Amino acid sequence: MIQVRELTKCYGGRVVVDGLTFTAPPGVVTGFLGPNGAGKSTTMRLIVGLERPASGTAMVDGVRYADLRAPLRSVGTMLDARSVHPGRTAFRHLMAVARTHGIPRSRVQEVIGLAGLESVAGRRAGTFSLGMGQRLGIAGALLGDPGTLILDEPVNGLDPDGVLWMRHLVRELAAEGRAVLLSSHLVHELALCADRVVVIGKGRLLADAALGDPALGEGSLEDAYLRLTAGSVEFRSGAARGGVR
Ligand SMILES: Nc1ncnc2c1ncn2[C@@H]1O[C@H](COP(=O)(O)OP(=O)(O)OP(=O)(O)O)[C@@H](O)[C@H]1O
Repeated sequence: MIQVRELTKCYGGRVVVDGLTFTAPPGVVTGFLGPNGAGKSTTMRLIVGLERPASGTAMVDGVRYADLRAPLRSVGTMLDARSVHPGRTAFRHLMAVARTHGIPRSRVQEVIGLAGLESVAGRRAGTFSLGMGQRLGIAGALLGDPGTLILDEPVNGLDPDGVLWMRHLVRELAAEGRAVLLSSHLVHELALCADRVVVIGKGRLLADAALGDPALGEGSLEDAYLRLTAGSVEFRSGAARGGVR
């Protein structure tokens, strides 16, 4: 379970996460939504201790990430699928991560199977396509069989088979009682795989509700998202502002 309380982060005096409070409970897929630059990745990085907050707290199972004794066994993360040594094979990469936690080779083989990477496990990660890299990132997140998963744009780059696989995977992970926090710009996809959504804009909480909750208003999740974020979009194209001329 993830508990974020009054979390604030500034870069160069600019507030990018602003008093954010939400929970990603166990047994639930929590979709994390917001326009470009809203602070989603920064929040995820704060949760796993890659950034220090100006104030507030972020806990996993009631413990700060830095204080977790075996972090991979508590929380699996995929924040940037490209953060893999390009010269290492997928298998060797996963083995190197597994060794830090005494995770056996058999579990490495298991997650390679879960991610559908058997046929390319011996290939160097640097030769992987975007989607293959995403699958490797998921395999790494699952290594420690964690109770909490934090996935930043996991569907990015996946082909339609991969999108379907990811949808089923996150549903299954939640059904097993895990807390899944998943960011995506694909609102339609989140409507299919999330139980609830946390929507942020300019670092602030705009909504925290179960899908179908009247708090999200009438219409689809996309309608709700567009309504909620209307005042928080920083990068709007000329066409969206009303024509290209
Ligand atoms: N290391 C950094 N130094 C300075 N500013 C940063 C840094 N990392 C992020 N930011 C800024 O913080 C804000 C939030 O960025 P963040 O990546 O968290 O947003 P996001 O919601 O994940 O966006 P996107 O959907 O585009 O990935 C942005 O304005 C970004 O430019």
